[in-house]
Amino acid sequence: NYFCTDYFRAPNEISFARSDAWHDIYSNTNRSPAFPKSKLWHGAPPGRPLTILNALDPKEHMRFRKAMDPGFSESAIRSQEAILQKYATAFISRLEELPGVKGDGTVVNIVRWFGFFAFDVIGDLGFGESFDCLQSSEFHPWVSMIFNSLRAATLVVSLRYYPQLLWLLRLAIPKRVLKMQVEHQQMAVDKVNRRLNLETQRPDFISHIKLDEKGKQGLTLAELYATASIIIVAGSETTVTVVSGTTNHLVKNAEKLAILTSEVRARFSNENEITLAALRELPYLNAVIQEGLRMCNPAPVGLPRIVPPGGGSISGYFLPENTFVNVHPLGLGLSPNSFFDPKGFHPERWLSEYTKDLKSPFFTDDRSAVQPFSVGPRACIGKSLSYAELRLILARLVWNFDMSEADTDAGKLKWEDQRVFTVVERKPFDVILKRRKV
Ligand code: HEM
Repeated sequence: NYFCTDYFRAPNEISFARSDAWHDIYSNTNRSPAFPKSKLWHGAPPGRPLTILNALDPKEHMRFRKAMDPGFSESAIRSQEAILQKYATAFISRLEELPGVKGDGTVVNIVRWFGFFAFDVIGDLGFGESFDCLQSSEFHPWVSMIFNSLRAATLVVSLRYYPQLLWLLRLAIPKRVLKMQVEHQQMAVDKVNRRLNLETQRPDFISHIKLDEKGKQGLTLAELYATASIIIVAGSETTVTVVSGTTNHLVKNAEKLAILTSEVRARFSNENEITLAALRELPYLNAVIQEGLRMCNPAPVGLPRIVPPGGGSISGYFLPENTFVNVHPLGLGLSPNSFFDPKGFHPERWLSEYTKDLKSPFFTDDRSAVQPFSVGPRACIGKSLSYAELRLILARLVWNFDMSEADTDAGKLKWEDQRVFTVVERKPFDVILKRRKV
């Protein structure tokens, strides 16, 4: 049974559905350092600069983290609040302009709009200029190509399992795609250069990054160009999936949506009061987000690592070197061994009145099983920003609009039915939005 075992395996690959496996695999512990990334999954393509994702050597990786961490700290995110609020305001204003939204309500593919918001934010924080998605109600061509390149990367890795078939790659990737890749790399270079030429101290990611052409204390320019593109991909795909999936569960659980809506509307007397600091203190909003992260992990099948020379132990199992291992976040997050009614959307399981109540069905839930940002030295750098975005966009949405299930094909989407190519292949998802009457 998929959800009842501790692990599932292929000949030299094993996925764990146990919460102790998180730290055994991904953290530096007294017993052993975090298991490394493998060349097969994460090796840098020949001739390309290192990035935070493909710096396999822990020392090189640490150099990236040291250079980048300050731009992603809690205090950096606080200083970026005006930028987040600006795009949240644009998001609400554009939705308000939709025909019918101020009357009986209108059907909206909300995934698309969350995408516009997240890409504009990350463009601005990453490059100093948004992608103008909200303004144009269109995805920038670069953004449209992101999922395709992630899918292509997943397929390329699959082919690397069969080195004798690698020649297929040359045939499988059309010239058009290769040309597009070059154009997009060039676009990132141009955008970073424009940002570096701005005489400004704006509080974005780039202003914190130290440049060092020797690649000792900071990043080289080539590494910065390549890393800026990574941030755009890692920072947008993920957040859009979580906020869209959470909304999917909310509209299908109208009573939970009603509690969230009441909490937000009761806490504030006008929209300007909805600040990041205030949102941190809303229990139900934060519980909704935790439950969304449990059920809608953007990389639900996990992050591969390799057992180091000499072998290593995970959850009490000793494994030989070169075994591919990972935690399977969805397998673990939806396991009845870890959660009461694991397929049900219950924000309550994160509220202290339930977690501390011996009689609550959620008392025995293993909340440490949910590690959507991973753990250890390579845990997500964008965790604080993600929480800020998720809280802000959900709160401002329910503050302004009454939301309900749409009776369209896209409105019936079951979030868990979507395919995964490392990340979830998001389908359109319709909701009905109606401007709140005050
Ligand atoms: C809900 C949203 C997000 C989730 C669930 C998420 C999840 C993750 C996970 C699980 C990892 C570890 C990857 C691995 O070990 O292979 C990771 C790494 C990373 N994430 Fe996120 N992420 C989110 C949002 C963001 C945002 C907003 C940014 C940037 C603006 C970001 C940037 C990164 C980067 C640069 C890494 C690589 C870190 C390293 O290797 O040291 N992520 N993320």
